[in-house]
Amino acid sequence: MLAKISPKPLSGTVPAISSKSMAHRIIIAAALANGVTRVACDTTCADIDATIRCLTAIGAKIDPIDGGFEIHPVLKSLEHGILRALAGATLDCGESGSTLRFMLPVACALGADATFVGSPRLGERPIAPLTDELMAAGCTFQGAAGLPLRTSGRMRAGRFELPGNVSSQYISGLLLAAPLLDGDTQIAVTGEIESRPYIGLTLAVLNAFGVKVGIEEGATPGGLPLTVFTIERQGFRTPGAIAVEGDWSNAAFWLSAGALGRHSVTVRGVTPSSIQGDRAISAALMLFGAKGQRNARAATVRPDNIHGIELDVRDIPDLVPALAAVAACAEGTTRFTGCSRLRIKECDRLEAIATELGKLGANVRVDGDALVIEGRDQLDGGRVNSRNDHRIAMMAAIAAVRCASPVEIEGAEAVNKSYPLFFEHYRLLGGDVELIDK
Ligand SMILES: O=C(O)C1=C[C@@H](OP(=O)(O)O)[C@@H](O)[C@H](O)C1
Ligand SMILES: C=C(OP(=O)(O)O)C(=O)O
Repeated sequence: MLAKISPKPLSGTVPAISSKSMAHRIIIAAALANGVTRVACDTTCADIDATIRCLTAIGAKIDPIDGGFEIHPVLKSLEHGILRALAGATLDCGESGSTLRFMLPVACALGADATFVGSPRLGERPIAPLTDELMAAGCTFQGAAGLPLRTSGRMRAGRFELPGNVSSQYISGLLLAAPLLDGDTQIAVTGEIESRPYIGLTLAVLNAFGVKVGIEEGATPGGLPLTVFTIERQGFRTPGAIAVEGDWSNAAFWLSAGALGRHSVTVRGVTPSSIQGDRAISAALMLFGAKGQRNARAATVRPDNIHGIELDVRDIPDLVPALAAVAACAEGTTRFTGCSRLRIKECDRLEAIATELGKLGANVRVDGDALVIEGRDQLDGGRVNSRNDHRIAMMAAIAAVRCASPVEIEGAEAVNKSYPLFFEHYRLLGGDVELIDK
């Protein structure tokens, strides 16, 4: 699909969609719980659907209800031996890194012999630090590098060791699986943990399902930071009903459009007290010089003179595309440091930001693990390629606000990964988008 956008400032209010990161965790915990859970989740997307599909493949029953889902857990099926009958299940993770990295340890902890499949790009994203640990715990994997990946054997409890700087999703996956194991589990993470707020999300969801996790911070004999999570065998207790929060990671695109345009933009349904790390978008936009306000239910950003900043993005990788569009139009130089993990997302997002924003006339370069952007008052416009990455498509769409001529986005359907309503909401804010099926 080609999206043709005529430059126009966006303004007004848009509703937040449901947080994809929260939804993955809540739906998985509910599927492992001791009873039925009603999950309030207004919107879904390809990635959330992938997690639902995988849980259904191993015996959960997930029924859509008004405003969300009713989840009948896998473990009820287990009691009836259904899981054994499902040996040989296929878990299709689509494009979703979170689904693969969370469901792989969960399936191994349940002892489900399963085949994981997914998109070619998902098969290229690193998984070895996780599979190595699962193999050391008694699981076997068949399949060449990447996907499909066939698991067998049940994972044993014990000590797992992971690096802190590849993907926090490995740690979240092991945390979700650990309560199911026969014994005590320690997850030792060496080095500074990047994307750390996402682990906070996992711990919050575990807590909501009654799972207790001990955390100890220390150092390795070599002086590196060492974080050890300790989890005993325990059940997931359903809270009965639970709501998925509004999504800050995608709200970031609208708030950034507010900073780039001529009028204020409000996202209704995001909470400033959220534990989603990407709520940091508000503070980052203020750092650029934009103005804004937040209340318990909404965030607003209005434009002002924006100038370049220095920002370490290790904990907020998903905000970088939106922030890069802002930096492209901020006076002076912006330097985002700690960008290395952007190379292993839906595409090499670091290179894609530089190349695709560059096609619109922005002055962006990659400098090692940093992204350096010299701002211009106005961009030119032009044709970009989403690289099948939702956040690259959304970045180009909001950059159009400051372009002199139209922006065309090839592969615009990539937004479906996290935000199928994106272009509808773009129009809600007054944007002029034509979508052409190709
Ligand atoms: O746990 C999560 O929900 C996520 C963690 C982050 O990945 P990394 O930990 O690999 O950086 C983030 O980029 C991803 O979109 C979602
Ligand atoms: C990287 C992302 O997701 P995942 O890792 O779950 O594919 C994302 O949503 O930007």
